[in-house]
Amino acid sequence: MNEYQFTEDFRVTDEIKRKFDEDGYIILRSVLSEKETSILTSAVENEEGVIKYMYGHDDGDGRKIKMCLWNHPGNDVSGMLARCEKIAGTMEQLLGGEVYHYHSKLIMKEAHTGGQFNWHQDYGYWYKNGCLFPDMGSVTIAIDKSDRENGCLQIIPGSQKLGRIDHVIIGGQTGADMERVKLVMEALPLVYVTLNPGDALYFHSNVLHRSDQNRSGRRRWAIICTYNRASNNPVLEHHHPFYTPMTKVPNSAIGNCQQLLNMEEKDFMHPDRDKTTVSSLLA
Ligand SMILES: O=C(O)CCC(=O)C(=O)O
Ligand SMILES: [Fe+2]
Repeated sequence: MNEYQFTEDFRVTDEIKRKFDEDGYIILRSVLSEKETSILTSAVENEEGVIKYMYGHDDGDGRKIKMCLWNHPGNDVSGMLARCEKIAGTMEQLLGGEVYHYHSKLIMKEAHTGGQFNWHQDYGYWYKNGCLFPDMGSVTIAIDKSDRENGCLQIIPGSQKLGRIDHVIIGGQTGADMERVKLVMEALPLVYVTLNPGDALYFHSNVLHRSDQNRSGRRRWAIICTYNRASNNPVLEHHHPFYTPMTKVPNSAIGNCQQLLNMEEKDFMHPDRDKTTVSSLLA
């Protein structure tokens, strides 16, 4: 299993790095304490916070994908989360060098109505953004319990080794070429990533993943913090940042942060204003 219990002296050992390189992911249980999870939850639920910038679209199958996305971490609680050692520093060790914040988002899969994500690799999109190398990765931090009933993430361990698969438009979303994915699924296993609030999944940008609609009565919200290696500065201008040095903060900064919310520095995505296609905004 690629699962570890977070403790304050956690570090990425050679064995953990080997697991990440082999399978493309690790899970860190309770990376946030109960107190940190509850501060973060009140920050993202606050009506003056990130949800002011929520946008959504149909998932191609009758339900809605809702999210908010911001390019810069900022100095409030969600900024401390994205810049702290246990999230950003751990990703740095897993990716093997300095990283910067590429964006963060809140995925809001509401009870009964939350939409599905088709099979994709995040690098399927980021390639088109001018990131030449797939030296990129994301950390999904569960706000709510996430399981098969409420549409948890599904991943194909080891699929990062396939390289980038062709991505095509399927039902309004850009997704991986399903003929290829079907062949991949005959060869590789499928893992349902079940998370409790405060658990985190660290995954490589070429790991194939998807998630089902939320047919349950329980909401499934999660924050996804995404990083790019400093050495992989995009060669095209697009809707996410070029290399921007990121000041990391100690883990205690989440609990000690004096600003629950500060939306000034985050640079939110506005699909109407930005005129980028919705499918490219998914990542
Ligand atoms: O959290 C999910 O269900 C999937 C989100 C995702 O893969 C993405 O936003 O790229
Ligand atoms: Fe994704």
